[in-house]
Amino acid sequence: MRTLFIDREVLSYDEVKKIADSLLAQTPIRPKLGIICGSGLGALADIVEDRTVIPYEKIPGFPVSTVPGHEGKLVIGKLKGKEVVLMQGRAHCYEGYPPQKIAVPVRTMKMMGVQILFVTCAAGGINDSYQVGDIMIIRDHINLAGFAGINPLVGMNDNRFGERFPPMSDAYDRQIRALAKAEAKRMGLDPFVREGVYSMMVGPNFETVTECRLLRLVGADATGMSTVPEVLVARHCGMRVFAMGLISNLVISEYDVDEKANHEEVLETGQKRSKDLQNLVAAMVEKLDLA
Ligand SMILES: O=P(O)(O)O[C@H]1O[C@H](CO)[C@@H](O)[C@H]1O
Ligand SMILES: Nc1nc2[nH]cnc2c(=O)[nH]1
Repeated sequence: MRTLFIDREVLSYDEVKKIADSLLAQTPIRPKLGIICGSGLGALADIVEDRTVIPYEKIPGFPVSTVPGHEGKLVIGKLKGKEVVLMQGRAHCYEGYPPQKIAVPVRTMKMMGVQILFVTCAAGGINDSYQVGDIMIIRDHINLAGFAGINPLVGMNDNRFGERFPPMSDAYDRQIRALAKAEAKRMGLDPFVREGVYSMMVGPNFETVTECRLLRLVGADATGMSTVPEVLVARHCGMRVFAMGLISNLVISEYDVDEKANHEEVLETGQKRSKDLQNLVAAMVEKLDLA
């Protein structure tokens, strides 16, 4: 039973509300937009102004990031004049956190007033036509971890967070994806902006050759170890979601070759593309209608 129902890790509605209230008490900002920065993508926080920065260790109940490339800070401020809360780094299941723990920051953002969540990640390119440095707008996902019962929505459902059986066929907001494509085109980024399907394995190991081939067969364009739990929680609590993955490396799908996936390459690619990602996110936020 314990493997699926890790109830002690599920913070109650009142507990999450307490975290949200304590964060709001530390800033005059009332964020409507949340942004999660993936591996090596924390520089997105540099474009946030009038900021209050709170390390995750100082937020009781928050999972703390333990991986290089994830600073582990909550940045609350303004981006293009819009009030935002940005997670500079995330926690992953492979760090030993039950998926229910990964729900905490997302639900906290919701209770702070966030309506739209932008999720970013680094991902290995599976699609043959992808190149390192491409930006993949996520159209849909395959929750492979979910096939093994690893899903943040497992456990007793509190209807105040969301419904017991949330649909996921429209997980990635069509209008915001269209905005991303239009802005990318306007900025001349379209040659390396793609739209595709993200698959999540728990990690922390990178895929075997045969696993990569399997992922390609089932329709995945890129693979990673995050994003899906956050998107499930955000959709469960009624947020609109936009997500994009930076293709930080290409998966190894040939046997007996010398190249290997590695986290250093993932972080390097993040650095190289950080300006483009900042510009794209800033342009989107400027146009976003946040009531
Ligand atoms: O998904 P993010 O956190 O961006 O990072 C991706 O990159 C790391 C592996 O290099 C893993 O954490 C994987 O999930
Ligand atoms: N699973 C997985 N996660 C990644 N994150 C960045 N690159 C990769 C990859 O190739 N595979």
